[in-house]
Amino acid sequence: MGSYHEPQKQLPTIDLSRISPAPELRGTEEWDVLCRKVREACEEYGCFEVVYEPIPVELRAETFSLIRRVFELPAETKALNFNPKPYHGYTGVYNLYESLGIEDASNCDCLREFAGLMWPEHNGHRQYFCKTVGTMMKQLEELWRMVEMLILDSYGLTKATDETASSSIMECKTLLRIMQYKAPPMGKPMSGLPTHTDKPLCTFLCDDQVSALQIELSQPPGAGEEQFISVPINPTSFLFIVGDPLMAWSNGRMHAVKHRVLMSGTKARYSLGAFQIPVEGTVITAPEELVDDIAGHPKLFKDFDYKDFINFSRSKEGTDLPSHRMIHAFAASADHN
Ligand SMILES: O=C(O)CCC(=O)C(=O)O
Ligand SMILES: [Fe+2]
Repeated sequence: MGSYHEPQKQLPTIDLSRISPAPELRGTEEWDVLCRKVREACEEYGCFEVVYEPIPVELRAETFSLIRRVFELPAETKALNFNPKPYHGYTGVYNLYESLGIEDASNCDCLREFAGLMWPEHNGHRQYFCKTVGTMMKQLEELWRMVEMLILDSYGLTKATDETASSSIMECKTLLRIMQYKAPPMGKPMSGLPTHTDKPLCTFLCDDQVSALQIELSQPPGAGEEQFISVPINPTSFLFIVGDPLMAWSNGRMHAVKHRVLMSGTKARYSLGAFQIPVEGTVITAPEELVDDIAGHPKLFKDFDYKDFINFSRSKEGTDLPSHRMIHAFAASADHN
């Protein structure tokens, strides 16, 4: 009491529970309000909390109990989750962090293959894993389609007559990553994941209620030290995060937010990320409607192949840079480097 605190800036929360499964709201005032909220959140914060009740808390709890079981397996078993694509397979243990990945995770065959490697002897576990995680992934893809449509409509990129709304920002597959962060020794705050911006198009994130995620609030240039805020994720919510390619697609309107995991306390943390990965051969290019030299929106990035960007982000030149600089070093237009 008696001391003044800056009011904590709150991340925007957007409830998308009502628009699932069919976007019958499209064209209504309510839809337009959601479009505006999503766009503002992506431009100002680079992320927002999505409330999404069609994924019940029970399904989330079951998914996290399965995730815990995966991490309890021996290291040799987890290492079978090999994928030559960057960020797609088992990472091993890095300090507090350990993670596994499942490519194309809404596809039952991919889930089955993963579960077969983890529990070759337990048909029951495998089936339960495919059913539970598969349901969650399908729902998250449904949610992504809604957010994608809201983004497209918010920039006026879909035609009012486009009843089927089949248009998309770009074709993607969902990469599921499951993550464990051990509690730090003596509970002293310690980095779980260093500050970065996401390299997938975008991410939906949730955790098992041990919160340790922090995001950087954007500040005007020259404002001094970066300021991070903690982001607890509610049990019926996901955090939507704009990645570097979505920022580039939007011609720099959206903000690829810097974030990190800072562990403290005595409990391990489990989190799950559903990352939208552009399919092989995708070239990231800003729609011409978002480029306008006269109105102050010159083209900020050259068109680039997503895979080349990922390879750059893993190269010596890329890894020598802070994560958020990589996309600028790789793809900035000559005038905007
Ligand atoms: O575990 C988390 O909460 C964050 C994970 C993350 O930022 C990432 O994998 O890109
Ligand atoms: Fe991230």
